[in-house]
Amino acid sequence: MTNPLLTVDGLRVTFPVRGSLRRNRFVAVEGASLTVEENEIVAVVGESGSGKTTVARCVVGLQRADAGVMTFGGSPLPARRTPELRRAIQMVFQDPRSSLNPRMQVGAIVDEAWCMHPSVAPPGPRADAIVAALADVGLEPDVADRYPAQLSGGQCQRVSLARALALEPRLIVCDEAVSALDVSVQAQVLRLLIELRTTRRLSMLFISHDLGVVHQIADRVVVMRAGRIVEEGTADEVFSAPGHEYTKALLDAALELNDLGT
Ligand SMILES: Nc1ncnc2c1ncn2[C@@H]1O[C@H](COP(=O)(O)OP(=O)(O)OP(=O)(O)O)[C@@H](O)[C@H]1O
Repeated sequence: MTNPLLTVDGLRVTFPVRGSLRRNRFVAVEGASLTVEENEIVAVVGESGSGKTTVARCVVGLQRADAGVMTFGGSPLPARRTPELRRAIQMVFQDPRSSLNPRMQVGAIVDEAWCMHPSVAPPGPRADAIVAALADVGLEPDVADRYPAQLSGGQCQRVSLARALALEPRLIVCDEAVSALDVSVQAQVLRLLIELRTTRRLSMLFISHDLGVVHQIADRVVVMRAGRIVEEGTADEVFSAPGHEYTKALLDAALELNDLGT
């Protein structure tokens, strides 16, 4: 493949160390480089604290990098994002409930996205468009009149997705987007993401600590450890013949967890 939608090259992110008199900085991400091709799902895996979310936040523009260059659709990604870039790169977070405004009905949540980005808002009355946006993620029309607290975790995550998709993004960054869901609901949302990739020709950067989930969804896998990328390959390569000791340890740990669950 030679059609990168997103490139990240030499990303470095540091944070101030709390209470440090010498203004020391902690290096959260160091020299991270990756690409996401058009219509590709790339997973970033690694244990807690390895820097996955920090990379995701840089891509979406929520976190400034100390160094590194990112491009999107062939053009440099500026630290200060244009509305068009904010629309084209959408993020879906781990906790579906806390990422939705509890005081807004679902229909208003989707509608608000269009108010913020009128360039992709449907013409005319929105009610039908809202029902269609909900149907795209497998939700019934009556969900439009409910509040997030009246929905299950899986339904809330579908609403987050509907809001993101309403903006016709080119890239969706999923940060542990199915981690908070029950296993059966997880599988449904994963199936939906895989389907949307095909129907919407979406690209995804899929952040997860769960190798089982990653195996189901990713075309390629990037493995992070202590802020650095230690291995990268197709999902088949990484899962069947991991090259790095750390990846092997992650896979062994995942297998042990599986065994405990059976
Ligand atoms: N705003 C911040 N201020 C200070 N340190 C931070 C900040 N955000 C992240 N860090 C630190 O940077 C490191 C990487 O964090 P990050 O959240 O990117 O890891 P992660 O791999 O996504 O972990 P998890 O799976 O637990 O979310 C961690 O040590 C974290 O404590």
